[in-house]
Amino acid sequence: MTVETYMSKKVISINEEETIERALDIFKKYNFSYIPVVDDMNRFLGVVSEKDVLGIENWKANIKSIISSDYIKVCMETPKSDMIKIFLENPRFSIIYVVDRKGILVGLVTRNDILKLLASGDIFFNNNTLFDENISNIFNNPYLKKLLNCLHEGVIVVDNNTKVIFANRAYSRILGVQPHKVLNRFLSEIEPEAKIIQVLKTGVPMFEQTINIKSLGTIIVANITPLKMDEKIIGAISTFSDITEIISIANQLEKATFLNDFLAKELKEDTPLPESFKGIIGSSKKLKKELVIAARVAKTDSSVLILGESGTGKELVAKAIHDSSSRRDKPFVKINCAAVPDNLIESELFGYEDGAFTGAKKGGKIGKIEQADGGTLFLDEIGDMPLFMQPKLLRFLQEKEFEKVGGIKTQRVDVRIIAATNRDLEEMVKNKQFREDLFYRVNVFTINLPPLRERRIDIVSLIKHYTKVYNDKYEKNTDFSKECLEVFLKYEWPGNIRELKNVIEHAIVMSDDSIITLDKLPRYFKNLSDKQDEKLPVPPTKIKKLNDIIKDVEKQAIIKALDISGQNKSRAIELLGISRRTFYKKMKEYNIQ
Ligand SMILES: Nc1ncnc2c1ncn2[C@@H]1O[C@H](COP(=O)(O)OP(=O)(O)OP(=O)(O)O)[C@@H](O)[C@H]1O
Repeated sequence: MTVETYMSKKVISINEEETIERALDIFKKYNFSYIPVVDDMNRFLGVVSEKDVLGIENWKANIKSIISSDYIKVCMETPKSDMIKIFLENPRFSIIYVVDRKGILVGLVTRNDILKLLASGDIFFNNNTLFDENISNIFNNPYLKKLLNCLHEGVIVVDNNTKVIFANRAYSRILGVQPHKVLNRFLSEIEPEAKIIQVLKTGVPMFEQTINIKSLGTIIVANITPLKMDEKIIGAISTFSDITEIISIANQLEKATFLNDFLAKELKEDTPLPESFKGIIGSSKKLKKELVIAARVAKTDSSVLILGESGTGKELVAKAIHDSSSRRDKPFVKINCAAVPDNLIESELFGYEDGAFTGAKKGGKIGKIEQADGGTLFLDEIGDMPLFMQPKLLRFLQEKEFEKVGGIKTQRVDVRIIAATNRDLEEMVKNKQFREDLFYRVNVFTINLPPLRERRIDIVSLIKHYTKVYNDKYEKNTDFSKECLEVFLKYEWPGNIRELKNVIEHAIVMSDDSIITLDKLPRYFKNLSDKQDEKLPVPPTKIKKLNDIIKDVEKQAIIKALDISGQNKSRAIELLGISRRTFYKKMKEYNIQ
């Protein structure tokens, strides 16, 4: 049998005359890692990789200039067994390009196709040198083992006496059993009900078998195929995937879709909001729509993800959801994932046992998760959760169970999760900075808080609200001049409501008159030329240790940046050109409130 039967024709190739810009479009659209390049007769010339393309500065350049010769190509007539051998011997390639006798590109074969091919059984008994008639010898082949161990799917092979002659790494990952515990043992003894035994007996393959392994709480879907030699069954192979997570996500999605539809029907502009939402000011349609959803979701126990730029009210909405839920009498606990240093985040979340690490408090510590038992845990800035913590958090979200750092006892808690971020989580998932499974787990329900510049109508009510709040607080009776209101309405408010609130407080504190004029507003409200006198503070002339001088300057620079940005941290971070994590670290170090 030749390669042709196993070939996918879904190839998008580009001509050697095309530009790099076009290759980039294809990469973006189809998520490929390589694109074949052909000449004007469709003859295969080579491939370009996304990496090659990204490294090029001149995007208008010709694709011809970066064709790589680092690829594998076979002919349509190549026997399937040879192709398998090529894959086995070149583990870094995931694709083989297939051409016809004239060199014309006709399709491709992927590494995944190989698994299907192996599972089909007949391949082992072609007339070739790679495989042996003895089934044990076949699976002793180091290349074959390597390939099967690379697979995400679990693989187990038995001979006709049900003796296990091979189990790959994914087998033990999915089922939690080390291969050496099953190798050379008879399945008829250790698992007499196994479907693979039925396949051995009947010789009839079983496809897409869903098997619930209750003892592990794992659901797998398996394809089981008999391995035959001259019509005689000499063994069977089962390949399977863990679909527990997929099923649970599908269930959640179904629930969320149902809920979404339900909410969409209920969604009316005049829907009254619960009491706990009254502190959220704004009457724009954009905000109201999100608040109505939030109020409805509050009644359920679903996880909620609140998205929005810094200062748009994510925490305020999270608290309102908690306060109108059945958990309102239990704690609302917040953790800011960006503000906690990486090495402390696990113990902050899960707590630690006595003596868990040097410097640990005597008697141990209760983590945020335990503090929130019965109530709500607000995971602020979840996009900044370090990658190493993400699987641990995921496990907790799935099982509602955790162990303290340094502890062995598994604890169970009943906590509702509300997460928030101003980062683009979907993009982070694509860039492998945020785990996809965790993303789906927290993103059961999304509330999108619009920035203030997209709902300018709310600026007026917010000014009114906070003018009253700060007039009461500072026992004043001031109001903003028409000019002030005009600039407020024109301004982009990058720091959103937090910035607006700070500007109002600042102006009210600074003003002794009944009307607040433009000069009482922060400088950035005036034109840019005014900004030129903004200079970073100069270090004092008295001789201090260099380190102390640097610290002074850093502290002053942070205070200044916060001042210029109207206490908007994201903007201050941007101005300072440092990472969010460094910013929070320094704020803590210099005790800046
Ligand atoms: N709609 C609103 N009405 C009244 N006050 C609001 C509103 N939205 C936000 N605020 C106020 O603005 C400030 C910032 O809000 P909050 O901390 O909830 O924002 P956030 O989106 O969580 O910010 P960050 O992403 O920086 O943590 C708070 O003092 C909050 O009370």
